[in-house]
Amino acid sequence: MKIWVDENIPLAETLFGQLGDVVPFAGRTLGHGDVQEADALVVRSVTQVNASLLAGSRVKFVGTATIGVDHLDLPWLAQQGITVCSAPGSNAQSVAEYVLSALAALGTTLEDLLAGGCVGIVGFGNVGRQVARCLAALGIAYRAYDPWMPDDLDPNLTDLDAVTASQVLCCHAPLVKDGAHPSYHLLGVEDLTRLDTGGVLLNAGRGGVLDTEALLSLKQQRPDIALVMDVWENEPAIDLSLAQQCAIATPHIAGYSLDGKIRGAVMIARALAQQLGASLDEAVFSQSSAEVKVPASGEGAHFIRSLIHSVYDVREDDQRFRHILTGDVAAGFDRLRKDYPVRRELAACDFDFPGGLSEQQRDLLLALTTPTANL
Ligand SMILES: NC(=O)C1=CN([C@@H]2O[C@H](COP(=O)(O)OP(=O)(O)OC[C@H]3O[C@@H](n4cnc5c(N)ncnc54)[C@H](O)[C@@H]3O)[C@@H](O)[C@H]2O)C=CC1
Ligand SMILES: O=C(O)C(=O)[C@H](O)COP(=O)(O)O
Repeated sequence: MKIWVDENIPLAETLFGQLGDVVPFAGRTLGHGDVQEADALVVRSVTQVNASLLAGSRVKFVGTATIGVDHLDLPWLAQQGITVCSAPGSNAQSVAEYVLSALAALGTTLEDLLAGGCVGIVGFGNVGRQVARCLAALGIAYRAYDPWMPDDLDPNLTDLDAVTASQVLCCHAPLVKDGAHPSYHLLGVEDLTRLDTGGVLLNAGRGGVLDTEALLSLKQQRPDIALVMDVWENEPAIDLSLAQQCAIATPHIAGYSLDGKIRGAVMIARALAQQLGASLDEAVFSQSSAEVKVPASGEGAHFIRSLIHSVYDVREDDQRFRHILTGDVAAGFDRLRKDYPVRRELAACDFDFPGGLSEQQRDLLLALTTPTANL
């Protein structure tokens, strides 16, 4: 059994090595000729899996250790009888922590939200709902748009116009190009100018959900709006002028916590084991928790900011990203993703509060760290 596994998937040998011979590959450049010996293929979002890649091959299983599936030609794979599985929810908490980190990094955004501002969420799946849970834990209001979700799922579900008229707009929709509710270029300038004065537009879904030209026009018409972009059209050859106009710009790493990546890999290894009728030693992938010291910093927004940025500070990713904008951007984009530092999720941390914790701070910590994405 030969299992081709993207080189950016952690614990590949430990997990998939239990099921067969692991062959690592570079996801962006994998071609038809490379996979002829493969029985199973385990990819990330950078590999387009379709007839051009797999026609005539003996691959019978395709797993993507990601939430998004827009890089897979699902109808063609189904037609070929190839088993497909993905990793729903695996890195949703990581994306939610990216959102919190960005909101805490932008001027007085966090204070304004705590004082009664509202976050609009587009796409209310695992990520959108996890963002909402985190906001609710902080006492921040949200409203959400998702055309496929039943209205009675959450009283905060509403229409797109109401959601875009928020202080912060977070986009967590998948890239869908057909069907009743396509998301490609979903939000135009007219929608986005509904954002409150001094508002924030954050995209951590897929680049194609927002139109680059519309974003550039928006910045001309509404320079007060801060852009936070993790995903881009035409990755890794992204639009430089858009990147330069962002308050926070990152190379598609919102979901890159180690915990989220491992969860994704484990989900695929389990699915492959099931297909093969094999068993998987699950003891091998547990990670020890990270020690995190949180400097004493008062109540409310000060405490939240200090807590969140002690675990993950998105400004460090933004700084690294700025450095690659002056060189070969596409190569730099992928290099930053390949060499991404270890980042842990809140729930994977053992905290040390040298200044102690008030009851209110303890409750908040508990609400934010209660794990919701179980393996
Ligand atoms: N930046 C990053 O690192 C990451 C990005 N993602 C992206 O985020 C997307 C969402 O992730 P999950 O919430 O876990 O997926 P999910 O599949 O759980 O939920 C997606 C939700 O979007 C909704 N949706 C579909 N079409 C829509 C439209 N036209 N307008 C608004 N909502 C629409 C669906 O009904 C569904 O509820 C993924 O598909 C992926 O593209 C996911 C993980 C990491
Ligand atoms: O899970 C998803 O969906 C994502 O967007 C991934 O976190 C992105 O990572 P790569 O698959 O591109 O490494």
